[in-house]
Amino acid sequence: MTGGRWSRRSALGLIGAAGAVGVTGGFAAGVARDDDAAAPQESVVPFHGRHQAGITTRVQQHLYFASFDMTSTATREDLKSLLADWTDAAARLTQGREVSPEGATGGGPYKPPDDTGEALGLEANALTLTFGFGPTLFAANRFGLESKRPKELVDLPSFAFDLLEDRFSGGDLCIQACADDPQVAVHAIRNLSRIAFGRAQVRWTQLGYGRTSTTSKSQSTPRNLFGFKDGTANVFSNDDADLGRWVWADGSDQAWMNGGTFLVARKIQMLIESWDRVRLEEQEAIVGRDKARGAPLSGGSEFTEPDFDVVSTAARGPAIPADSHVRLAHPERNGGARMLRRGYNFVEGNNDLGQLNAGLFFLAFVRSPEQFIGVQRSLAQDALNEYIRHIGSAIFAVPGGIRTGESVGSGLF
Ligand SMILES: C=CC1=C(C)c2cc3[nH]c(cc4nc(cc5[nH]c(cc1n2)c(C)c5CCC(=O)O)C(CCC(=O)O)=C4C)c(C)c3C=C
Ligand SMILES: [Fe+2]
Repeated sequence: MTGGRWSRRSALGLIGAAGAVGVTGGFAAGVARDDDAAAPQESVVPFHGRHQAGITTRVQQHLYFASFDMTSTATREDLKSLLADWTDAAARLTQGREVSPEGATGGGPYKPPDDTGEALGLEANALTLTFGFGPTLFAANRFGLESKRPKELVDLPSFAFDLLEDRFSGGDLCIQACADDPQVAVHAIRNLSRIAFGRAQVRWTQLGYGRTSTTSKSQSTPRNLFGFKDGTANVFSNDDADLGRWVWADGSDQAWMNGGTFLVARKIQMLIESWDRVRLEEQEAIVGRDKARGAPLSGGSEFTEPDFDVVSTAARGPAIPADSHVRLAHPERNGGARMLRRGYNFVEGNNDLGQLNAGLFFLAFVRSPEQFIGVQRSLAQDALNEYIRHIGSAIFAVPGGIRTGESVGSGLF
């Protein structure tokens, strides 16, 4: 079952065959034969390559993000074997295959199945799995990786308005699963967590629906929960110069980071009910763009560069206010710094007052964490701060792409 054409869909056909060679009834019965030899494969994103998938990849609709800690008894060998096992599993899952050759139903009735089964019959749905390493993985007296820590991989500093909670922050390792079907992303993290059993455990997870960014102008710009187009001025996948300047590390600090990047994750609560009571004109002044088209308040259309010198007689000041989000986050204000944003909306029920627990799970890929730190410091003056709270924070070093036959992070050992 190692041939490239086997997928979860063709595995359903195999279940029927297994029944025919004497595997006992119940677990094989009633599953329709469904051969996917001719199924469209454009939903498969290659797992191997110069960079990890899930960064410049077209942004999928759903996210399941998991942060892990190594268990207190885990050894360097445990870490190495975990990364090797995760790599094998991820290479299969991203092709729409089950987590192992035996999968959900091929291992016989007398042991728990390798694969949890909830993605049987589903295509790959553009699943990408992106791995990262947190600062704590490189701490002294843990896995002998002190000398392998990228010097910029340290906890982010505190920022004005931070209300961070440990339960949404930090982690030794992370996996970002993105897919066009939430079940596929959840299945991947669930099965990778099972593989980690005894070596690493989940510290926190984040489910995200509805991308809030785009990595290509051929994708429409989505909207965040404040109703504004988000991701207009992103670093795009077709701009190699910008990617080289602002996203990809060159390995000059740590060779294993060549082709890698840093991932900043921030869980940002959005005070939806307060925002919804703000006049449209003021909402637009806070963001610095118009709500309908996403055009800068200085004029033009969505992709027109903002002109911060334009004066508005109605506003009796700059058309794009001094404390607007776009003005403060713009490269002009931040030594040219840019970042590849890849965040998702989240909604997690309501609090005791009936208000939405909702917000933006902000994800940015940067060549240097300083790019994020500089912009976030500028945002101390942001008018948006009245309506948002940063409640979670993490940073991870994302190694370069994985070559066939290698494991993620093999350069660490
Ligand atoms: C430190 C980085 C950033 C955080 C945190 C952040 C939070 C945040 N942003 C929005 C909504 C929008 N952001 C927009 C643009 C934008 N935001 C950042 C950075 C952070 N945002 C940058 C670098 C930019 C691009 C600036 C530019 O080059 O013009 C926009 C406008 C549309 C767009 O370009 O994407 C919106 C809308 C929210 C709601 C939020 C926290 C919840
Ligand atoms: Fe923003």
